[in-house]
Amino acid sequence: MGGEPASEAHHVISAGSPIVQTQSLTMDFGRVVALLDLDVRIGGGVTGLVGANGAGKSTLIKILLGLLKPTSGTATVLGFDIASESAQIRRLVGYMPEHDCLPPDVSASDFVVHLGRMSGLPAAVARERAADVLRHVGLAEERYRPMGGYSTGMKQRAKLAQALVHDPRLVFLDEPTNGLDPAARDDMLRLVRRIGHDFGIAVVVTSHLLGELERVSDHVIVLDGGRLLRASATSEFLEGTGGLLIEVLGGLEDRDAMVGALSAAGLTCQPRGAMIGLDPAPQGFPVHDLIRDTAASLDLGLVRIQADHRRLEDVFADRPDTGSDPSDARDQPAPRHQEQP
Ligand SMILES: Nc1ncnc2c1ncn2[C@@H]1O[C@H](COP(=O)(O)OP(=O)(O)OP(=O)(O)O)[C@@H](O)[C@H]1O
Repeated sequence: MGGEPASEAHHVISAGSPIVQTQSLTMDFGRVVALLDLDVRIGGGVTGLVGANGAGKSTLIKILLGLLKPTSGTATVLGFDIASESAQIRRLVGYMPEHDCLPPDVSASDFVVHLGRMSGLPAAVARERAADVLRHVGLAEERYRPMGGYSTGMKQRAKLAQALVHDPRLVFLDEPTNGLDPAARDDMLRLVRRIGHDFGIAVVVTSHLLGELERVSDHVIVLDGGRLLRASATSEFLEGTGGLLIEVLGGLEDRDAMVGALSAAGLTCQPRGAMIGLDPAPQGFPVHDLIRDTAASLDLGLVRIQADHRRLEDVFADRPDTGSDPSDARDQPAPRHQEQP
C-alpha cells in the first residue's frame, strides 16, 4: 500500500515490460522449501496464481512485497528491485492478504480512509477515494458499521477496498474467494475481472480452486511444491479436446437414459454433473446428427451441445512425477504438494 501516483514507475516500465519477474527465487524455511528456483514472468491483465495449500503462493507474494527476504534469487516488481526498492514497490502495489486482518470495532469507511492516509493521500483525497473504492466493491450503507459484524463476503470486500484505495498499478489478491458461498464467490470473481479489465490495474490473484481462476484470468501460473509447473495464457490451458458436452432437459434419469442410448449407438460417454461428457468420435462420424436423433427418439429436449475443454486440473495430471487422478469437479482443490524433508 502506498500513496504516490502511479507515474513514478512510468519511466521504469515500458509497454511489454514484465510487471513481475523472478529469477531463481528460493525460500527455504528450514523444515520446508516453500519456493525452489522459481523463474516467472507476469504481464498485465489478470494472472491467476494457482496451487494447493502450501504450494508457495502466499510466500511468493510476501517476497514480492518485501515482507519476506528470499533465501536466494532476485525479482523485480514494476521494474523495481525487491531487495533494494521495496518502498517504491509498496507505493505502487495493493495487497489483499489471505487472512482476516480487520479491526472489529472500526467501520470499513474509517479503515479504508485511514489506510489511504497511511499511504500518503491528503485527508480529503483519502475520503473521496475510500468512498469510491467502497462503492466499487459493493459496500453501501454497511460501510459505516463496525467490521466485526460483517459477513465473510463483506470482510473480503473491505480488504479488497483497502488494497485499491491508493490507486495502485498492481494488486496482489491472496485467496479473495476464501470462505465465500458460491454466489458471493461469483460476485468476487466478477469484481476481480473488473479490476483487471475496466480499471486497468494488473492483478495477481491466488486460489487453490482451479476452476475459478480459469474463469477470470488471462494468464495462469501453476505452482506445485514451490516449483513452477506451468505458465501460459488461460486459453492455452483450455484447448479443445475434440470431445463434446451435452445437456438434455429433465432430471438425472433423463440424462442417464441419454447416456445409455448414446452408448448403445457406439459412442463413449459418461455423466459429468448434470451434463454428459462425450469422448471424441472417429473422424467423419456424424456425431451431431446422432445426438439430435437420439434425443428425439427419447423425446428429450436438447439444451446444448458444446465443445468440451481441457480443464486446468489436467495440468496436474500431466506432470511427470504424478500418478494423480484428475477429478471431474471443476472446483476441485489442486493436489497438495509433498513437503521437502
Ligand atoms: N514463516 C514460515 N515459516 C515456516 N514455514 C512457512 C512459513 N510460511 C510458510 N511456510 C511454509 O511454506 C509452505 C508454503 O506456504 P504458503 O503459505 O506460501 O503456501 P500457499 O500456496 O500460499 O498456501 P496457503 O493458501 O495454504 O497459504 C508451506 O509448507 C508453509 O507451511
